[in-house]
Amino acid sequence: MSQKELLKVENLSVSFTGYERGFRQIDLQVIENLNVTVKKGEMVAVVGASGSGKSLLAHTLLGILPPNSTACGNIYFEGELLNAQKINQLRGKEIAFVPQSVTYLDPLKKVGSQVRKDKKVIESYRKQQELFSFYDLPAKTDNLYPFELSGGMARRVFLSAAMMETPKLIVADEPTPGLHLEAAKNSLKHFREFADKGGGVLLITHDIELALEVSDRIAVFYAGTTVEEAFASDFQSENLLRHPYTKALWRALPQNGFAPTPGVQPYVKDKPQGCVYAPRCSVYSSKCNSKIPMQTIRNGSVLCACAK
Ligand SMILES: Nc1ncnc2c1ncn2[C@@H]1O[C@H](COP(=O)(O)OP(=O)(O)OP(=O)(O)O)[C@@H](O)[C@H]1O
Ligand code: NI
Repeated sequence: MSQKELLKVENLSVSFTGYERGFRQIDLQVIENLNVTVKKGEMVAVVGASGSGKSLLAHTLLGILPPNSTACGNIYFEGELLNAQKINQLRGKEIAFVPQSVTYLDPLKKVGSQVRKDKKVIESYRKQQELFSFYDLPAKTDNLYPFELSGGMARRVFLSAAMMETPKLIVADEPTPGLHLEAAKNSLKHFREFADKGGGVLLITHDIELALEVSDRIAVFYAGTTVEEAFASDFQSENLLRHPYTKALWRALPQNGFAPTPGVQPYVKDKPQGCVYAPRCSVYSSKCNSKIPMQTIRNGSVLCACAK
């Protein structure tokens, strides 16, 4: 592992135990062979369809997966292989989380004390006030309950909470919905500045256009796996991209014609044997039916037997 790698997720799999027709126990493998790396000073955006495993990756990194789930694979942080205990130590300190849902706040506790994590020392009050003013949150926000926050305020409260300690990595799950464009750009700018100072950011987002403006690299998820890790600059031209799904995302961007791709991502139980994208792929061939190895092309990685 290179010295500069802050986070390396290697062959992550996550499965859930459920019950079919109420009594037969089944294991649903929702994430399989997922890989992503964030270097120091880098902002990596994770994009992909709804249900492709983006939030589960974040929850694995924070050690907050539900009890009926099992995660396998290797997660390295600053070169050290993490276990559950180490993840718990890092959470909220060296690894900060900006969650997707406002329900992460305790509805019965005032916002200020949640951001301060109940610390009653002057230093915590001072830092919290500084952060609230930095994120343009009115001073009274301190005394509000979560239900009194607008969607945009809640996101900025999450950002403040993430910055209370001095994290090395920020994992942000959809930090921009509910913000108007300017505020969304501003919060991404804060992440960019954090990365420029040597931190790492893993930004989960549906907004590829915004992600391209601020990120260094883009990890593309599909049906629970990483199909491509590309440079943001590769999105300047379809030919620089490696995977047919990434190319389809590129064609769906407004500046490239908004072209829709027919078909839908397969449900966990209906995933095909070989390439997960095969049923929708325009360059499908028989070699896509066997196991596909990850390849490196033009310094990016791709999970496609036909990629050039
Ligand atoms: N508690 C659970 N039990 C069973 N399956 C789950 C559970 N949580 C998530 N999943 C499944 O895992 C898959 C990935 O979910 P995840 O929330 O990571 O998607 P996502 O990429 O974050 O989607 P979105 O863009 O909508 O937030 C989905 O197919 C989902 O149905
Ligand atoms: Ni999600």
